[in-house]
Amino acid sequence: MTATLLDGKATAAEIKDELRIRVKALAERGITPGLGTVLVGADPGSQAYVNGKHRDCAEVGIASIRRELPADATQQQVDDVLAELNADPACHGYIVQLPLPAHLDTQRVLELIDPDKDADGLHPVNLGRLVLGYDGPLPCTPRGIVELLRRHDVALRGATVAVVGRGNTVGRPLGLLLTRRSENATVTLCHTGTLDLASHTRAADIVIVAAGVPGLLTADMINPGAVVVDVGITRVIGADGKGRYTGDVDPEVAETAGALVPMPGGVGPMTRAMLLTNVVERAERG
Ligand SMILES: Nc1nc2c(c(=O)[nH]1)N[C@@H](CN(C=O)c1ccc(C(=O)N[C@@H](CCC(=O)O)C(=O)O)cc1)CN2
Repeated sequence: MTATLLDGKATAAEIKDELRIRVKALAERGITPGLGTVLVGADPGSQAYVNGKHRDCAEVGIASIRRELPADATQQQVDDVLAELNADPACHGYIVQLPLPAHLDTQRVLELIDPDKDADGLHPVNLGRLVLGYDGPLPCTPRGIVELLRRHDVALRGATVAVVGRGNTVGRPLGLLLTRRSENATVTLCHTGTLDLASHTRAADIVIVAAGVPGLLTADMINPGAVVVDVGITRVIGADGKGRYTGDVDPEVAETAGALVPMPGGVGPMTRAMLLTNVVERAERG
């Protein structure tokens, strides 16, 4: 391996240390930040992610508010839980774990979250604020990627960035974030309709892959020395019959890239750290 690994786990640990200090300062003002989670169903992956979020809360001193509904919960039951969290003064921000069971209306659910309590930054009002360059909670994965690159001195100003994937949680908001005046990167947003994907990734200083296609980015598709960020996390069943997670970046990319944000240990821990950050910021605003 020639690429320098940009360690999201270690950086997330640093951020949690910083948050612990901010949470103590809030305690002196009589404020305990509270994060709510809404989990519908018993998908083991989603359960593990929600458990992780509450472990993180305990580590930094954020209060946890858990709401769990069965997989066959009605839309009305979900709506009622959101109304309850919107009205709860102890809950500074909350998330609805995605994906939701297919019978529920995800767009409606995201729109029912009070935009001021939207810890994931996925409410249309907050995505609109991002489009317009106004302040608001930022989506956790894009924010985590920018923060990880910043803390490792990867220059964004003037850099050309190929983002692969146009989803609403990562690719699309990431393109908006990177092109803000404060970041000033030049972004090409690639997607399944892009012709000759490799011509775009080869031309980029930084390649960020959030397509959900295991091994999509291969070593011949990058400029030697490029910075590569693997956002993919797909559960696959190995030859041994056991499930494991795999990223969008082929392992051989590490021989050609200058720096690599790996999966695991890269974007995932940063996503979790940014969720905590969004809640603490909301509590600090009062
Ligand atoms: N409401 C939301 N739902 C979902 C989001 C989200 O940001 N908000 N993102 C994903 C799941 N997710 C957080 O919810 C998440 C996924 C993975 C990781 C992570 O740390 N992964 C590890 C590797 C996997 C593992 O070992 O378990 C890593 O990258 O090192 C954190 C959060 C979909 N749903």
